[in-house]
Amino acid sequence: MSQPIDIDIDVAGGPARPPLPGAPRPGVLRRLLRKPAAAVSLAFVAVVAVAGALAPQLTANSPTASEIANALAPMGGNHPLGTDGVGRDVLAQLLYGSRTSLTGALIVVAVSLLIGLPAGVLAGYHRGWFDGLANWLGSLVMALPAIIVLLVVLAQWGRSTALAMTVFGFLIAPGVFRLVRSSVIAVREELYVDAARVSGLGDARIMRRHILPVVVAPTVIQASQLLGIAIVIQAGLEFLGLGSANQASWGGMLSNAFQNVYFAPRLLLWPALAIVLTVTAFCLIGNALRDALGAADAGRRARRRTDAAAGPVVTAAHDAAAQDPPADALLAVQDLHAAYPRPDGTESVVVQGVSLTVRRGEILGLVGESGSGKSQTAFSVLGLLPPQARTSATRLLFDGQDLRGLSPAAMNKLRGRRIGYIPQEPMSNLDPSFRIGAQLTEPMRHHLGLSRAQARTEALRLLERVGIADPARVFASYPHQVSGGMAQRVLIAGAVSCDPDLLIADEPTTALDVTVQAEVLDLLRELQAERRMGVILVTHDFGVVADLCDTVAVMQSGRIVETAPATELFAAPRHPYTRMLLDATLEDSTPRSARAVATPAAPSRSVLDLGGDR
Ligand SMILES: Nc1ncnc2c1ncn2[C@@H]1O[C@H](COP(=O)(O)OP(=O)(O)OP(=O)(O)O)[C@@H](O)[C@H]1O
Repeated sequence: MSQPIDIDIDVAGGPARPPLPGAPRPGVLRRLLRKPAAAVSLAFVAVVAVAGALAPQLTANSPTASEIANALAPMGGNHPLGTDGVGRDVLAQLLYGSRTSLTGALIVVAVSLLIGLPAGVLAGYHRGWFDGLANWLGSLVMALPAIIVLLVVLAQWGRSTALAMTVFGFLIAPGVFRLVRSSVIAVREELYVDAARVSGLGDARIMRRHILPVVVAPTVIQASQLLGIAIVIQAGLEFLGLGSANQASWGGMLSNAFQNVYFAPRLLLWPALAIVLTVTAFCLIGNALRDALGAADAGRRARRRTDAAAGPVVTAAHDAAAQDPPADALLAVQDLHAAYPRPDGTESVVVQGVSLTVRRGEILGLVGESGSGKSQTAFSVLGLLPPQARTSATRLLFDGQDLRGLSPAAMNKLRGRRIGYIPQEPMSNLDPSFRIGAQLTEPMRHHLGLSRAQARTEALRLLERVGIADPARVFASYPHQVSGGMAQRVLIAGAVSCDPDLLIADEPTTALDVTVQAEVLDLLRELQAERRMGVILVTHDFGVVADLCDTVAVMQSGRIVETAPATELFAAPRHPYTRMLLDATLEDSTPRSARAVATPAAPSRSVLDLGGDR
């Protein structure tokens, strides 16, 4: 067994660690306030909002009452900023106008978010017909001439700032929709979202926990910029006389000022200043938010690139056959096919007639060159191929249950609970926005119905079991605060947390350095023996196969070319391509012929006849 190892924790935030991406946390506001431009802008907007809210207390004058006899009065006395062309108090109009402007801007943002946010999340996450329809409707709305629509609506239902802003919010919603949709599409491709699906979490929970937090940042940034745009549009409408007649507004003040521009040009100053400063403040806040939240995202992308660079090596390859599943099979797959449609109408077949069997307590190694279809086979069993994939099988039985006709909800119940999955890239499969403890306990609470406290106790026990020396500390850490080997241990703990019968491990050690690889393989072997799980171990590494597997299936170009007990395959590989693979990759690896685990009856071997020499 591997020794407990030290944790690579950098709680204080070491130099190499990127900041956390995702939703704004308390730190974001603090980071925002550290930027002078953002701090001043926030303060200015706060002053405008307070001035609008306290307008009745700040001035005794009415913004709409006109004293014709006192028109264009200079600044001073009862009218600190003077009066306009019809004798209305300028200060009162400015104060009450800020109410109108801010309320109108909030209406625009609220309406556009109410429509664009849920539609973008659903379309980006589910794609399919809803995505097509929502995109089509969005394009249609964007093609409408906004000013004509506004004129028609206001002509029909009367002049109203609130109505105009509601309609404008609707017209601008496709912009929000597109932003949210593209953010969701980007994040749904993240491996940690696949990992959440694999652990059996439902769509609603995945959206709430993993998708929405990532969408919040760009949406908040866009909302702050929309506030500025809405103030300009609203002022424009008021200027044209399309706002409410008996309501003070900055646009209305501008309109009156233009009519008297030769007699009292100073009247232009106040509404122009109010509009320009407020819009600038919202823009600066938006920019500062982008910097505060966007830097984190860049950090995550950099990490993903680093992880991707640690991909598998390509080896040699080959061909062969299937066999009827035995009666005691835990998993029986027969004649599995998977294909993707190409734009020219043809299909790219990635899995071709794969048949394999895994018994309880057996480790099946699925080996082959990169791109040979190992992961696609594993994902077919997990029911996690992308929606456009076309799959078929004459048999897909898990513990006697036919997986082929299972609903997504029924498959969700199996995944994570009875079928565990260990992914290839540990860091990418943990959501950087959540602490490790939360990610470990969630599937246990969901599948096993454990309380928060029970799940925590169990998670700590599991972390200890997978060789983590300080479980409490790792439990409270974010993924970026632990090393790759530690993250892989966490994922292994998560995969076995609900005591699955079948474990699918997709290149579980590829992204790790050699010493950590050995420890993780030891751990996998121990856990498999303890729990008598059936395991499919996807790997390109015959050394790993020799170390762990009872049976080996060699894949090439989507087909299994040879299946045999590991000892036999290493002693006498029959397929020429298997021999080539072994020659190319095996160096002094000894099959674990004397494994402590009770090995089930060895399967008969099969070789796909490609006419190669035997
Ligand atoms: N969404 C997809 N659309 C079309 N082809 C795909 C898609 N996903 C995977 N493929 C193709 O399926 C083939 C098999 O891929 P798969 O990931 O199963 O290979 P693999 O043997 O697991 O390789 P690796 O060891 O590199 O992970 C590859 O040629 C790949 O390009």
